[in-house]
Amino acid sequence: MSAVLEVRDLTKSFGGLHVTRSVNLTVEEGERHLLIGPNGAGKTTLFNLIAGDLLSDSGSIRVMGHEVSGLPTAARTRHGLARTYQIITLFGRDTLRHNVMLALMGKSPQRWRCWGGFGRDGLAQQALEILDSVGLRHKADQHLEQTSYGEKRRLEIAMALAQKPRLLLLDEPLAGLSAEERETVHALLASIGRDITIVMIEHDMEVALAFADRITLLHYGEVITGGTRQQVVDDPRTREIYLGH
Ligand SMILES: Nc1ncnc2c1ncn2[C@@H]1O[C@H](COP(=O)(O)OP(=O)(O)OP(=O)(O)O)[C@@H](O)[C@H]1O
Repeated sequence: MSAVLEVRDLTKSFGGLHVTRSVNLTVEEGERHLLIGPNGAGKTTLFNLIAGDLLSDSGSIRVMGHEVSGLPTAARTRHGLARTYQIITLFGRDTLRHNVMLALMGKSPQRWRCWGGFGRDGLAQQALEILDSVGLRHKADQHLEQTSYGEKRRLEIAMALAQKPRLLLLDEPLAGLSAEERETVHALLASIGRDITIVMIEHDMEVALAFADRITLLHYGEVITGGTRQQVVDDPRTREIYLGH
């Protein structure tokens, strides 16, 4: 196995607030890695730094062996990185199919000619296949506003998968879902092949623990402990800082 993600001595402050404190994190190929920590621990900030939505103050981020810490988001996508957000960021007035096509355009070398002839048809067909893979083909021409929250979450994951990532960052994919929707999204996540490495932030510990191979616990921007699921769950600091509260 080799590392798909290597974060070294990563730091970020907002004014005087140190939200990422010399963070080190290694995620191996195919791994399901869970980031946990209390509210405000810096989990989403770490995702933002890895994905390029924020720039770090110092430190290194390597994706598939490439240093990406100075690169814009689009360039990181080309190195195989995709993410979803804690708050859904889709185009509400557009159809599901069109949303996926927009995600595909981000990746496709045809993006400049996709609105004419073959390019557009090809993308539309690909979008249908992607919607099919997350059980939403029958809703392809529905406006996003008309779909349920759980369907939006599935669409968001489909859009990230459309970019054919090697590394997928999922920010609380189960947040706000009903028990039934959680099961559907959980099944979708479980169906993603090990050719895609996943780092996930999730507060639903039952699902998250079932999913994770390895866990990292953050607190006040610092890595407190990390290791296999069992090691981290058995670590008294996990109970004290996270599970017990
Ligand atoms: N753009 C920003 N400007 C200033 N402070 C910020 C900014 N973004 C995040 N913070 C602060 O950084 C800290 C870490 O926030 P972050 O959202 O990364 O935590 P989190 O672990 O993801 O929390 P949660 O579980 O509640 O989503 C918090 O104190 C937050 O208020």
